[in-house]
Amino acid sequence: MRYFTAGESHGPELTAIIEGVPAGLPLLAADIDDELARRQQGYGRGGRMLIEKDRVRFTSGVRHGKTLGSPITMLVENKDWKNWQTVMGAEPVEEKQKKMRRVSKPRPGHADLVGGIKYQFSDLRNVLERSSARETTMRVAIGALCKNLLKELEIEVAGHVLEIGGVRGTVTDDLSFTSIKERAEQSEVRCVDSSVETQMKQVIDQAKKDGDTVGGVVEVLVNNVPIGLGSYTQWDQKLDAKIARAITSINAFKGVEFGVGFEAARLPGSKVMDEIVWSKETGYKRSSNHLGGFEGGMTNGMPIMVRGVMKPIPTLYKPLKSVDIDSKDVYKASVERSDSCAVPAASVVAEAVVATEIAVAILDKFDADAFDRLKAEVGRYRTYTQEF
Ligand SMILES: Cc1cc2nc3c(=O)[nH]c(=O)nc-3n(C[C@H](O)[C@H](O)[C@H](O)COP(=O)(O)O)c2cc1C
Ligand SMILES: C=C(O[C@@H]1CC(C(=O)O)=C[C@@H](OP(=O)(O)O)[C@H]1O)C(=O)O
Repeated sequence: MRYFTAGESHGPELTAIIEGVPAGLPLLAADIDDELARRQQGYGRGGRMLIEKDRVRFTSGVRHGKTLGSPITMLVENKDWKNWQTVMGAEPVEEKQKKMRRVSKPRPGHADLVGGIKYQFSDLRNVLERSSARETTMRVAIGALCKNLLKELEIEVAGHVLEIGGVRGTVTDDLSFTSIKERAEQSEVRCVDSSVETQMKQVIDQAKKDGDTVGGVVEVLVNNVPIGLGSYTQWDQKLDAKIARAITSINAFKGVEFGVGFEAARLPGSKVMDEIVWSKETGYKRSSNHLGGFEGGMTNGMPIMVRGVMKPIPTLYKPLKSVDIDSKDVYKASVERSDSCAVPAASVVAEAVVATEIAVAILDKFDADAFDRLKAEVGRYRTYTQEF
Protein backbone atom coordinates (compact mmCIF):
# COMPACT_ATOMS: atom_id res chain seq x y z
CA MET A 1 0.00 0.00 0.00
CA ARG A 2 1.25 3.48 -0.79
CA TYR A 3 -0.35 6.89 -0.45
CA PHE A 4 0.02 10.58 -1.06
CA THR A 5 -1.61 13.60 0.50
CA ALA A 6 -2.10 16.98 -1.20
CA GLY A 7 -3.68 20.30 -0.39
CA GLU A 8 -2.94 23.73 1.06
CA SER A 9 -4.29 24.77 4.45
CA HIS A 10 -6.53 27.50 2.98
CA GLY A 11 -6.97 25.97 -0.46
CA PRO A 12 -10.29 24.52 -1.69
CA GLU A 13 -9.77 20.97 -0.42
CA LEU A 14 -7.43 18.31 0.86
CA THR A 15 -6.83 15.08 -1.05
CA ALA A 16 -5.43 11.61 -0.34
CA ILE A 17 -4.81 8.86 -2.89
CA ILE A 18 -4.24 5.37 -1.49
CA GLU A 19 -3.23 2.44 -3.63
CA GLY A 20 -2.94 -1.22 -2.63
CA VAL A 21 -5.90 -1.55 -0.27
CA PRO A 22 -7.39 -5.07 -0.65
CA ALA A 23 -10.69 -5.40 -2.50
CA GLY A 24 -13.75 -6.19 -0.41
CA LEU A 25 -12.83 -4.29 2.77
CA PRO A 26 -15.98 -2.76 4.30
CA LEU A 27 -15.50 1.03 4.29
CA LEU A 28 -17.96 3.83 5.01
CA ALA A 29 -17.39 7.57 4.92
CA ALA A 30 -18.81 7.63 8.45
CA ASP A 31 -15.86 5.51 9.69
CA ILE A 32 -13.44 8.14 8.39
CA ASP A 33 -15.56 11.08 9.60
CA ASP A 34 -15.56 9.78 13.19
CA GLU A 35 -11.76 9.85 13.22
CA LEU A 36 -11.61 13.27 11.55
CA ALA A 37 -13.90 14.64 14.27
CA ARG A 38 -11.63 13.18 16.99
CA ARG A 39 -8.64 15.06 15.50
CA GLN A 40 -10.59 18.33 15.55
CA GLN A 41 -11.25 18.12 19.27
CA GLY A 42 -8.91 18.59 22.20
CA TYR A 43 -8.27 21.48 24.55
CA GLY A 44 -6.03 24.31 23.32
CA ARG A 45 -7.04 24.55 19.68
CA GLY A 46 -7.47 27.95 17.99
CA GLY A 47 -10.34 29.48 15.99
CA ARG A 48 -9.88 27.41 12.83
CA MET A 49 -11.46 24.32 14.35
CA LEU A 50 -14.67 26.30 14.85
CA ILE A 51 -14.81 26.93 11.10
CA GLU A 52 -13.98 23.47 9.82
CA LYS A 53 -16.23 20.43 10.01
CA ASP A 54 -14.09 17.78 8.33
CA ARG A 55 -16.03 15.24 6.29
CA VAL A 56 -14.65 12.86 3.70
CA ARG A 57 -15.95 12.23 0.19
CA PHE A 58 -14.78 9.18 -1.77
CA THR A 59 -14.36 9.88 -5.47
CA SER A 60 -12.79 6.55 -6.43
CA GLY A 61 -12.07 3.04 -5.21
CA VAL A 62 -15.16 2.42 -3.07
CA ARG A 63 -18.50 0.98 -4.25
CA HIS A 64 -21.55 0.11 -2.17
CA GLY A 65 -19.63 0.31 1.11
CA LYS A 66 -16.68 -1.86 0.04
CA THR A 67 -13.26 -1.19 -1.45
CA LEU A 68 -12.62 -2.17 -5.08
CA GLY A 69 -8.85 -2.77 -4.90
CA SER A 70 -8.36 0.22 -7.20
CA PRO A 71 -6.84 3.53 -5.97
CA ILE A 72 -9.04 5.20 -3.36
CA THR A 73 -9.38 8.98 -3.52
CA MET A 74 -10.60 10.86 -0.46
CA LEU A 75 -11.47 14.56 -0.45
CA VAL A 76 -12.05 16.88 2.50
CA GLU A 77 -13.36 20.37 1.85
CA ASN A 78 -11.76 23.37 3.58
CA LYS A 79 -14.70 25.45 4.78
CA ASP A 80 -12.30 28.38 5.31
CA TRP A 81 -11.58 28.45 1.55
CA LYS A 82 -14.47 30.83 0.94
CA ASN A 83 -12.54 33.47 2.96
CA TRP A 84 -9.29 32.85 1.06
CA GLN A 85 -10.30 32.53 -2.61
CA THR A 86 -8.44 35.65 -3.76
CA VAL A 87 -5.37 34.97 -1.62
CA MET A 88 -5.15 31.27 -2.50
CA GLY A 89 -6.78 30.95 -5.94
CA ALA A 90 -4.98 29.16 -8.78
CA GLU A 91 -5.55 31.88 -11.40
CA PRO A 92 -3.08 34.83 -11.80
CA VAL A 93 -4.01 38.04 -9.88
CA GLU A 94 -3.01 41.74 -9.98
CA GLU A 95 0.19 42.84 -8.18
CA LYS A 96 -1.92 44.57 -5.49
CA GLN A 97 -3.80 41.36 -4.74
CA LYS A 98 -0.56 39.38 -4.53
CA LYS A 99 0.30 41.43 -1.42
CA MET A 100 -2.85 40.36 0.42
CA ARG A 101 -1.89 38.25 3.46
CA ARG A 102 1.71 38.19 2.25
CA VAL A 103 4.14 36.83 4.89
CA SER A 104 7.63 38.38 5.02
CA LYS A 105 8.58 37.94 8.70
CA PRO A 106 9.28 34.22 9.17
CA ARG A 107 8.20 32.56 12.42
CA PRO A 108 11.07 30.88 14.31
CA GLY A 109 10.34 27.15 14.58
CA HIS A 110 7.97 27.02 11.62
CA ALA A 111 8.99 26.10 8.06
CA ASP A 112 8.64 29.71 6.75
CA LEU A 113 12.25 30.87 6.32
CA VAL A 114 13.92 27.64 5.26
CA GLY A 115 11.08 26.77 2.88
CA GLY A 116 11.24 30.28 1.39
CA ILE A 117 15.01 30.03 0.80
CA LYS A 118 14.71 26.51 -0.63
CA TYR A 119 11.88 27.20 -3.10
CA GLN A 120 12.85 30.84 -3.78
CA PHE A 121 9.57 32.38 -2.65
CA SER A 122 9.15 36.09 -1.99
CA ASP A 123 5.89 35.34 -0.14
CA LEU A 124 6.42 32.90 2.72
CA ARG A 125 2.70 32.08 2.66
CA ASN A 126 3.64 29.67 -0.15
CA VAL A 127 5.50 27.67 2.52
CA LEU A 128 3.16 27.86 5.45
CA GLU A 129 0.13 26.78 3.46
CA ARG A 130 1.54 23.29 2.88
CA SER A 131 3.75 22.98 5.97
CA SER A 132 0.65 23.59 8.11
CA ALA A 133 -0.59 20.65 10.16
CA ARG A 134 -3.88 20.98 8.29
CA GLU A 135 -2.23 18.22 6.21
CA THR A 136 -2.60 15.80 9.13
CA THR A 137 -6.35 15.69 8.33
CA MET A 138 -5.56 13.41 5.41
CA ARG A 139 -3.14 11.29 7.40
CA VAL A 140 -5.94 10.73 9.89
CA ALA A 141 -8.28 9.84 7.00
CA ILE A 142 -5.75 7.28 5.71
CA GLY A 143 -5.18 6.02 9.26
CA ALA A 144 -8.94 5.62 9.71
CA LEU A 145 -9.09 3.40 6.65
CA CYS A 146 -6.15 1.39 8.04
CA LYS A 147 -7.79 1.15 11.47
CA ASN A 148 -10.84 -0.30 9.75
CA LEU A 149 -8.68 -2.99 8.19
CA LEU A 150 -6.87 -3.68 11.47
CA LYS A 151 -10.17 -3.89 13.37
CA GLU A 152 -11.37 -6.61 11.00
CA LEU A 153 -8.16 -8.46 11.91
CA GLU A 154 -8.86 -7.88 15.63
CA ILE A 155 -5.96 -5.44 16.03
CA GLU A 156 -6.77 -2.31 18.05
CA VAL A 157 -4.99 1.02 18.28
CA ALA A 158 -5.28 3.59 21.10
CA GLY A 159 -3.62 6.98 21.50
CA HIS A 160 -3.53 9.16 24.59
CA VAL A 161 -1.69 12.10 26.12
CA LEU A 162 0.93 11.50 28.80
CA GLU A 163 2.24 15.02 29.35
CA ILE A 164 1.42 18.65 28.54
CA GLY A 165 3.68 21.60 29.37
CA GLY A 166 5.52 19.69 32.11
CA VAL A 167 2.38 18.23 33.75
CA ARG A 168 2.62 14.45 33.52
CA GLY A 169 -0.18 11.95 34.10
CA THR A 170 0.42 8.51 35.58
CA VAL A 171 -0.70 5.36 33.81
CA THR A 172 -0.95 2.55 36.34
CA ASP A 173 0.01 -0.98 35.24
CA ASP A 174 -3.44 -2.35 36.04
CA LEU A 175 -5.17 -0.17 33.43
CA SER A 176 -6.42 -2.38 30.62
CA PHE A 177 -6.08 -1.42 26.97
CA THR A 178 -9.84 -0.85 26.79
CA SER A 179 -9.94 1.45 29.78
CA ILE A 180 -7.02 3.51 28.44
CA LYS A 181 -8.93 3.91 25.20
CA GLU A 182 -12.20 4.82 26.92
CA ARG A 183 -10.66 7.24 29.41
CA ALA A 184 -8.72 9.11 26.72
CA GLU A 185 -11.94 9.55 24.78
CA GLN A 186 -13.67 11.07 27.83
CA SER A 187 -10.93 13.61 28.57
CA GLU A 188 -10.66 17.04 26.91
CA VAL A 189 -6.89 16.68 26.99
CA ARG A 190 -7.04 12.94 26.06
CA CYS A 191 -5.19 12.06 29.28
CA VAL A 192 -6.23 8.87 31.09
CA ASP A 193 -5.18 10.28 34.49
CA SER A 194 -8.17 12.47 35.36
CA SER A 195 -6.35 13.88 38.44
CA VAL A 196 -4.08 16.02 36.19
CA GLU A 197 -6.66 17.13 33.62
CA THR A 198 -7.42 20.45 35.35
CA GLN A 199 -3.74 21.19 35.77
CA MET A 200 -3.06 20.47 32.09
CA LYS A 201 -5.89 22.79 31.09
CA GLN A 202 -4.54 25.50 33.40
CA VAL A 203 -1.09 25.24 31.82
CA ILE A 204 -2.67 25.63 28.38
CA ASP A 205 -4.83 28.58 29.54
CA GLN A 206 -1.82 30.28 31.11
CA ALA A 207 0.27 29.83 27.96
CA LYS A 208 -2.55 31.33 25.91
CA LYS A 209 -2.82 34.28 28.29
CA ASP A 210 0.94 34.84 28.06
CA GLY A 211 0.89 34.71 24.25
CA ASP A 212 2.90 31.51 24.54
CA THR A 213 2.43 27.82 23.65
CA VAL A 214 3.11 24.37 25.15
CA GLY A 215 4.06 20.92 23.89
CA GLY A 216 3.93 17.46 25.41
CA VAL A 217 4.20 13.70 25.06
CA VAL A 218 1.72 11.29 23.46
CA GLU A 219 1.61 7.51 23.57
CA VAL A 220 0.18 4.99 21.10
CA LEU A 221 -0.60 1.39 22.04
CA VAL A 222 -1.44 -1.40 19.63
CA ASN A 223 -3.01 -4.61 20.85
CA ASN A 224 -3.06 -8.14 19.40
CA VAL A 225 -0.37 -7.57 16.78
CA PRO A 226 0.77 -10.74 14.97
CA ILE A 227 4.34 -11.84 15.73
CA GLY A 228 6.91 -11.09 13.03
CA LEU A 229 5.74 -7.93 11.25
CA GLY A 230 8.83 -6.14 9.90
CA SER A 231 12.20 -7.83 9.49
CA TYR A 232 15.73 -7.81 10.92
CA THR A 233 17.16 -8.89 7.54
CA GLN A 234 17.59 -5.39 6.07
CA TRP A 235 17.83 -2.04 7.88
CA ASP A 236 14.95 -0.49 6.01
CA GLN A 237 12.61 -3.39 6.75
CA LYS A 238 12.62 -2.80 10.52
CA LEU A 239 9.08 -1.87 11.54
CA ASP A 240 10.06 0.03 14.70
CA ALA A 241 12.23 2.27 12.47
CA LYS A 242 9.30 2.86 10.10
CA ILE A 243 7.06 3.78 13.02
CA ALA A 244 9.73 6.14 14.40
CA ARG A 245 9.84 7.89 11.02
CA ALA A 246 6.06 8.09 10.86
CA ILE A 247 5.87 9.68 14.33
CA THR A 248 8.61 12.23 13.67
CA SER A 249 6.93 13.10 10.37
CA ILE A 250 4.01 14.58 12.31
CA ASN A 251 4.34 18.37 12.40
CA ALA A 252 6.25 19.51 15.51
CA PHE A 253 7.27 15.99 16.66
CA LYS A 254 10.89 15.85 17.72
CA GLY A 255 11.55 12.43 19.27
CA VAL A 256 10.33 8.85 19.70
CA GLU A 257 10.78 6.06 22.22
CA PHE A 258 9.52 2.48 22.53
CA GLY A 259 8.68 0.73 25.81
CA VAL A 260 11.00 1.98 28.59
CA GLY A 261 12.58 4.15 25.88
CA PHE A 262 15.38 6.52 26.93
CA GLU A 263 15.14 5.13 30.47
CA ALA A 264 16.92 2.03 29.06
CA ALA A 265 20.16 4.02 29.25
CA ARG A 266 19.90 4.02 33.05
CA LEU A 267 18.67 0.46 33.66
CA PRO A 268 20.60 -2.85 33.83
CA GLY A 269 19.83 -5.47 31.15
CA SER A 270 17.95 -7.61 33.64
CA LYS A 271 15.37 -4.81 34.01
CA VAL A 272 15.03 -4.18 30.29
CA MET A 273 14.76 -7.58 28.57
CA ASP A 274 11.34 -9.24 28.73
CA GLU A 275 11.43 -12.85 29.94
CA ILE A 276 9.96 -15.46 27.60
CA VAL A 277 7.13 -17.70 28.85
CA TRP A 278 5.08 -20.35 27.04
CA SER A 279 1.69 -22.03 27.53
CA LYS A 280 -0.30 -24.34 25.28
CA GLU A 281 -3.23 -21.89 25.19
CA THR A 282 -1.32 -18.73 24.27
CA GLY A 283 2.01 -19.92 22.81
CA TYR A 284 5.00 -17.62 23.50
CA LYS A 285 4.45 -14.50 25.61
CA ARG A 286 6.60 -12.12 27.68
CA SER A 287 6.19 -11.58 31.40
CA SER A 288 6.79 -7.81 30.91
CA ASN A 289 6.82 -5.36 27.98
CA HIS A 290 9.82 -3.12 28.59
CA LEU A 291 10.80 -3.22 24.92
CA GLY A 292 7.41 -1.99 23.74
CA GLY A 293 6.62 -4.93 21.47
CA PHE A 294 9.75 -4.98 19.25
CA GLU A 295 12.82 -7.19 18.97
CA GLY A 296 15.07 -7.06 15.89
CA GLY A 297 12.74 -4.60 14.17
CA MET A 298 9.95 -7.21 14.33
CA THR A 299 6.79 -7.27 16.40
CA ASN A 300 7.14 -9.85 19.18
CA GLY A 301 3.42 -10.23 19.89
CA MET A 302 3.35 -7.96 22.93
CA PRO A 303 1.44 -4.67 22.64
CA ILE A 304 3.33 -2.02 20.68
CA MET A 305 4.04 0.92 22.97
CA VAL A 306 5.46 4.02 21.30
CA ARG A 307 5.73 7.59 22.56
CA GLY A 308 6.41 10.82 20.71
CA VAL A 309 7.37 14.27 21.96
CA MET A 310 5.76 17.35 20.45
CA LYS A 311 7.49 20.72 20.74
CA PRO A 312 5.38 23.77 21.63
CA ILE A 313 3.50 25.36 18.72
CA PRO A 314 5.89 27.79 16.94
CA THR A 315 3.41 30.64 16.25
CA LEU A 316 3.45 32.86 19.34
CA TYR A 317 0.91 35.63 19.92
CA LYS A 318 3.79 37.35 21.74
CA PRO A 319 6.19 36.74 18.87
CA LEU A 320 9.93 36.17 19.09
CA LYS A 321 12.42 38.22 17.12
CA SER A 322 12.77 37.60 13.43
CA VAL A 323 14.09 39.39 10.34
CA ASP A 324 12.00 40.87 7.53
CA ILE A 325 13.10 39.16 4.31
CA ASP A 326 12.67 42.42 2.30
CA SER A 327 14.51 44.94 4.49
CA LYS A 328 16.54 42.48 6.62
CA ASP A 329 15.55 44.66 9.59
CA VAL A 330 14.78 43.07 12.94
CA TYR A 331 11.05 42.60 13.46
CA LYS A 332 8.74 40.53 15.57
CA ALA A 333 7.73 37.36 13.70
CA SER A 334 4.39 37.21 11.90
CA VAL A 335 1.36 36.14 13.86
CA GLU A 336 -1.03 33.79 12.12
CA ARG A 337 -4.19 32.58 13.84
CA SER A 338 -2.93 29.61 15.82
CA ASP A 339 -3.40 26.86 18.40
CA SER A 340 -1.85 27.25 21.88
CA CYS A 341 -1.56 23.50 22.35
CA ALA A 342 -2.33 20.73 19.86
CA VAL A 343 -0.98 17.76 21.84
CA PRO A 344 -4.45 16.12 22.32
CA ALA A 345 -5.20 16.45 18.59
CA ALA A 346 -1.71 15.19 17.76
CA SER A 347 -2.31 12.01 19.79
CA VAL A 348 -5.08 11.18 17.29
CA VAL A 349 -2.67 11.85 14.41
CA ALA A 350 -0.06 9.62 16.10
CA GLU A 351 -2.62 6.81 16.34
CA ALA A 352 -3.34 7.20 12.63
CA VAL A 353 0.26 7.10 11.44
CA VAL A 354 1.08 4.07 13.61
CA ALA A 355 -2.04 2.26 12.34
CA THR A 356 -0.96 3.05 8.79
CA GLU A 357 2.54 1.58 9.26
CA ILE A 358 1.12 -1.61 10.77
CA ALA A 359 -1.44 -1.97 7.99
CA VAL A 360 1.31 -1.52 5.38
CA ALA A 361 3.44 -4.19 7.12
CA ILE A 362 0.50 -6.62 7.08
CA LEU A 363 -0.32 -5.93 3.43
CA ASP A 364 3.38 -6.46 2.56
CA LYS A 365 3.52 -9.80 4.39
CA PHE A 366 0.31 -11.51 3.26
CA ASP A 367 -1.67 -12.04 0.06
CA ALA A 368 -3.56 -8.76 0.05
CA ASP A 369 -5.55 -8.68 -3.21
CA ALA A 370 -8.85 -9.68 -1.62
CA PHE A 371 -9.74 -8.86 1.95
CA ASP A 372 -11.37 -12.23 2.73
CA ARG A 373 -8.21 -14.09 1.65
CA LEU A 374 -6.06 -11.71 3.70
CA LYS A 375 -8.19 -12.32 6.77
CA ALA A 376 -8.02 -16.09 6.37
CA GLU A 377 -4.26 -15.98 5.86
CA VAL A 378 -3.67 -13.83 8.93
CA GLY A 379 -5.82 -16.29 10.93
CA ARG A 380 -3.75 -19.27 9.71
CA TYR A 381 -0.51 -17.42 10.46
CA ARG A 382 -1.67 -16.64 14.00
CA THR A 383 -2.34 -20.36 14.54
CA TYR A 384 1.14 -21.16 13.20
CA THR A 385 2.85 -18.66 15.55
CA GLN A 386 0.92 -20.06 18.50
CA GLU A 387 1.89 -23.65 17.68
CA PHE A 388 5.55 -22.91 16.89
C1 LIG B 1 -2.44 18.98 15.15
C2 LIG B 1 -1.39 20.05 15.00
C3 LIG B 1 -1.77 21.37 15.02
C4 LIG B 1 -0.80 22.38 14.88
N1 LIG B 1 -1.20 23.68 14.94
C5 LIG B 1 -0.28 24.66 14.79
C6 LIG B 1 -0.68 26.02 14.84
O1 LIG B 1 -1.85 26.35 15.03
N2 LIG B 1 0.28 26.96 14.69
C7 LIG B 1 1.59 26.65 14.47
O2 LIG B 1 2.42 27.52 14.36
N3 LIG B 1 1.99 25.36 14.43
C8 LIG B 1 1.08 24.35 14.56
N4 LIG B 1 1.50 23.04 14.51
C9 LIG B 1 2.92 22.76 14.33
C10 LIG B 1 3.48 23.17 12.97
O3 LIG B 1 2.70 22.65 11.93
C11 LIG B 1 4.95 22.69 12.82
O4 LIG B 1 5.71 23.12 13.91
C12 LIG B 1 5.55 23.24 11.52
O5 LIG B 1 4.97 22.57 10.41
C13 LIG B 1 7.07 23.08 11.42
O6 LIG B 1 7.44 21.73 11.42
P1 LIG B 1 8.37 21.10 12.57
O7 LIG B 1 7.92 21.68 13.87
O8 LIG B 1 8.09 19.62 12.48
O9 LIG B 1 9.79 21.45 12.27
C14 LIG B 1 0.57 22.02 14.69
C15 LIG B 1 0.94 20.67 14.66
C16 LIG B 1 -0.02 19.68 14.83
C17 LIG B 1 0.39 18.24 14.80
C1 LIG C 1 -6.00 23.80 10.24
C2 LIG C 1 -5.49 23.01 11.15
O1 LIG C 1 -4.46 23.36 11.97
C3 LIG C 1 -3.71 24.49 11.66
C4 LIG C 1 -2.28 24.11 11.78
C5 LIG C 1 -1.41 25.27 11.69
C6 LIG C 1 0.01 25.02 11.46
O2 LIG C 1 0.75 26.01 11.26
O3 LIG C 1 0.46 23.87 11.51
C7 LIG C 1 -1.90 26.55 11.84
C8 LIG C 1 -3.33 26.86 12.10
O4 LIG C 1 -3.95 27.21 10.87
P1 LIG C 1 -4.93 28.48 10.72
O5 LIG C 1 -4.02 29.66 10.66
O6 LIG C 1 -5.69 28.29 9.47
O7 LIG C 1 -5.81 28.49 11.93
C9 LIG C 1 -4.05 25.63 12.62
O8 LIG C 1 -5.42 25.86 12.69
C10 LIG C 1 -5.98 21.65 11.37
O9 LIG C 1 -5.39 20.98 12.26
O10 LIG C 1 -6.91 21.22 10.66
